[in-house]
Amino acid sequence: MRSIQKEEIRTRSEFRYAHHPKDVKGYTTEELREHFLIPELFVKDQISLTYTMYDRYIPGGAFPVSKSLKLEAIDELKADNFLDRRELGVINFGGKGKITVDGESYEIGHREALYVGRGPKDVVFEATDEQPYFYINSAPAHKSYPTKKVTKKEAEVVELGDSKYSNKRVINKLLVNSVIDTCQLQMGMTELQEGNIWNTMPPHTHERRLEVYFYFDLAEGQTVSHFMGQPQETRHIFLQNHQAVISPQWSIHAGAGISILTFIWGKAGENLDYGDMDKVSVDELK
Ligand SMILES: O=C[C@H](O)[C@@H](O)CC(=O)C(=O)O
Ligand SMILES: [Zn+2]
Repeated sequence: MRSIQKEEIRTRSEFRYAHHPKDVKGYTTEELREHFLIPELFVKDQISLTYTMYDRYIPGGAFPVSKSLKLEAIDELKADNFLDRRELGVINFGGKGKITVDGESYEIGHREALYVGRGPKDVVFEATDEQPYFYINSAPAHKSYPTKKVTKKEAEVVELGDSKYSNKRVINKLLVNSVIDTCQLQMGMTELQEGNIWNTMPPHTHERRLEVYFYFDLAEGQTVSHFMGQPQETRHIFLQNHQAVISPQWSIHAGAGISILTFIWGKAGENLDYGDMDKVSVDELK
């Protein structure tokens, strides 16, 4: 694993390989965390990115506090501009902020999203008098679709689960193909309802795409146990507030939070069908 630190352009990036499930079987807790956990995405006045070999997906965070931050092309891209061959999704889980795309500014408030298609050369993140937390995901794109802001009102909202099973939650599909055009990116936000602890349970896999979960809204000092692995060979990773975890195509991705939580999911791959999942019945889990 290597890490490139570019102080002058305020963009940090880290590279992650993809894995064979047979190898992951032998990983220690420390190795699981080293390969799949993304511990720090919000560093003051920096953009922090992780380039993964899973569908060349890039999860990250832009955290402009006292400076505006330009999305720079990282070395892994071998491109002049970050979006020359990529699309970008942003969900702000902090206060109101501003994103300027080739001179056009978008005010992005709490729990609002912005899609930026392939092509724009300049994407700049800024704070307003409030402090935004811009969670970002990017995937390769073959075509340029229009940049568009999406609020929770415009999202496709689905209620899932039941308090009886401690898994009652609201899925806000923000950047999905029923709401906007994208090449392969899909992003949204799932809010656990008071008293409910399980997300994405019953779980699923989707060999057609990777997924990354980013957990927030956890109470101070609390944790979520994120379950991963093939359904018959599961492992868990404890995450803290504002941490992300990479879910390989062959892996379930589910969590049990000790406090109420919200998470942002982002995925990309073979098709744009949100519902293309291989569901796993809970009594089959090992
Ligand atoms: O592929 C879809 C994603 O894993 C999530 O949208 C599932 C989710 O938010 C949930 O069940 O709580
Ligand atoms: Zn999923």
